[in-house]
Amino acid sequence: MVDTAVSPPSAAAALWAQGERVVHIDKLWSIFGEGESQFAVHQDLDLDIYRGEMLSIVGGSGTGKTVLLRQILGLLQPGKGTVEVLGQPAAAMGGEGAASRVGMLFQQGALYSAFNVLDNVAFPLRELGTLPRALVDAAALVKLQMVGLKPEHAMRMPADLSGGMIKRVALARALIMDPPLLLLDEPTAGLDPNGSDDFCALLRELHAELDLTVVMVTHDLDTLFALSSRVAVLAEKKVLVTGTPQEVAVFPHPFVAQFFQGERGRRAMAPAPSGPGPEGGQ
Ligand SMILES: Nc1ncnc2c1ncn2[C@@H]1O[C@H](COP(=O)(O)OP(=O)(O)OP(=O)(O)O)[C@@H](O)[C@H]1O
Repeated sequence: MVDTAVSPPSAAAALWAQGERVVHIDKLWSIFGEGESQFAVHQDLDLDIYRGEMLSIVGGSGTGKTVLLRQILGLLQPGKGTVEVLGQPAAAMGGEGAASRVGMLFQQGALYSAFNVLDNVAFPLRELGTLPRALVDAAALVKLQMVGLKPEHAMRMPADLSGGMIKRVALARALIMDPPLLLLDEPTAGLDPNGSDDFCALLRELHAELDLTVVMVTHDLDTLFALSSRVAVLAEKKVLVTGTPQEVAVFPHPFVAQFFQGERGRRAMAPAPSGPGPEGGQ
């Protein structure tokens, strides 16, 4: 059974709920505009995220998925309600040290084009101004290795990187201060199927190795099924339903039907082919 405002929590949600709560969103309103033109993107939105989850946020265009990530990152102030990260209001995390609590991978990577790879990765740590340069550089090299890049990539400029490498550099930067929470906005957008599979494998590895809690926005069903332990559907200005991908996929709602039950959805949900061996029916 899925977790909605009117039904009891699903088995998956109940299991996660036994763990530490990393994000607590209570009756959130996200409001833009002034006076007559004021509008709410979220209204009384509730969502709890637990340690170790890989939670995907899905929803139609303009339903406020990126706004929700920005609320968790503390870049926006709730109009009403609260957003707490690790027990503190998200908006109070701003400035120095924020990157030690939440890492963010932006959709296009958002690298500084005038900095080389090493300086892009090192940037948040260097900004703190508390560590000697050699130590910061060493930390950045460790993170580059962690995301599958080589020391010789460190001096390259962003313009000389492939799309997959840009994502990896941006991921290394998001992880430079070892945050327990990682936010990903469309992590596999713009990658070809092989690049997308490789990046999902890397995210799965890092999630396990670094004991990360991961929250991602994705439109890509393959990525969603490859990574998510739980899915939250945004619709009607709130979280309409949460549950495992399989639970949410059968929830009766037009967006869910269109998203999960179209041709791509059926393909992503189909069991992996199990042939007799390498020759068997791929
Ligand atoms: N800074 C802002 N000022 C005014 N309106 C904003 C601002 N940021 C977001 N919005 C509005 O909030 C709504 C939700 O935007 P958001 O980018 O979160 O949608 P989304 O669900 O991520 O959409 P998509 O899937 O198309 O990327 C949109 O109507 C957008 O125009």
